[in-house]
Amino acid sequence: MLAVRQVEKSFSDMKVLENINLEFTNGVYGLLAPNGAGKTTLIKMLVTLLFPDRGEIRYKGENIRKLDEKYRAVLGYLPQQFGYYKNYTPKQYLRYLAALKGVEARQADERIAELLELVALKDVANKRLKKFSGGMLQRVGIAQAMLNDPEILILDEPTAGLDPKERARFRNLMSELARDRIVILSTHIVSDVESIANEIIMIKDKQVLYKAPIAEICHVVAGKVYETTIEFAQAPAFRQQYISLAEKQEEGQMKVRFICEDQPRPEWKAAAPTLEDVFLYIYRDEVEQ
Ligand SMILES: Nc1ncnc2c1ncn2[C@@H]1O[C@H](COP(=O)(O)OP(=O)(O)OP(=O)(O)O)[C@@H](O)[C@H]1O
Repeated sequence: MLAVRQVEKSFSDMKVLENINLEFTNGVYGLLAPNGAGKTTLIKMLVTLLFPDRGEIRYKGENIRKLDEKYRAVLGYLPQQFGYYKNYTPKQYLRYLAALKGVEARQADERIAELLELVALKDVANKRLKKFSGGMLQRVGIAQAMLNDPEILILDEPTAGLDPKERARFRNLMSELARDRIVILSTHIVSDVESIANEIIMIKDKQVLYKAPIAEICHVVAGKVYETTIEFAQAPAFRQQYISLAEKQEEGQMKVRFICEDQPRPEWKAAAPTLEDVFLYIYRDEVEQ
């Protein structure tokens, strides 16, 4: 188990995270919050690129700072931007990284073949990276994070720049990898984690607001989400009175999905809450900004 205990982190005088307590076992965890909420800071602490000012992070009961190399040996990390040489092929790039990690050449080649198969890049193993699409590069990034068959895989905003098909492929891959390891991925895109995360972690005002399965998080707005159709002219007043979640033009009128915290009108249709509804509700001030 990976455990974050009362962690606090500031940059100069600015506190970014405080009193963070989290526990991770095998499965996918979606770290979901708007930009600037502190996701990358938390991730950097989880991968020992930064250290908490207070509190500690423990893996199997030991402080990861003390475990040091032993911890990094079981860790796979894909940063927001990962460096690679454009003229390398995935095979050359992964061989190079394996050599840096001290993996013996023959053993490395076996592992690389396995990984290229896993991330569906076997057919382009000898093609130069400069010709790769965003989705293909990201799969190279996942392969490098998986080189040491990590017990903990951490990915920072891994779906940025991917098209819908690549996102779907990515989600399937994550579910597969999480069967026997901890997978933590940060994102501000709800749909990236909605279908695969066993638990969602939401950070707000420097603290963990929720860490729970999606169904549980959706309870936050249960019985408050409605849909109705209004005239365009009514929209400004409507937005003032209720929390608008989605608006769509339909046959000259406006279909709205919104949150009403007091008495609903009989003509409104109650809607089942989604994670996106909760996200928009929780971060409504930030999202508006
Ligand atoms: N090295 C640093 N020095 C000073 N301030 C920093 C540093 N790193 C992050 N911050 C600040 O800490 C806050 C949290 O940043 P962080 O990158 O962790 O957020 P995030 O949720 O990952 O957002 P993003 O997705 O935009 O990276 C921001 O206000 C950011 O400007």
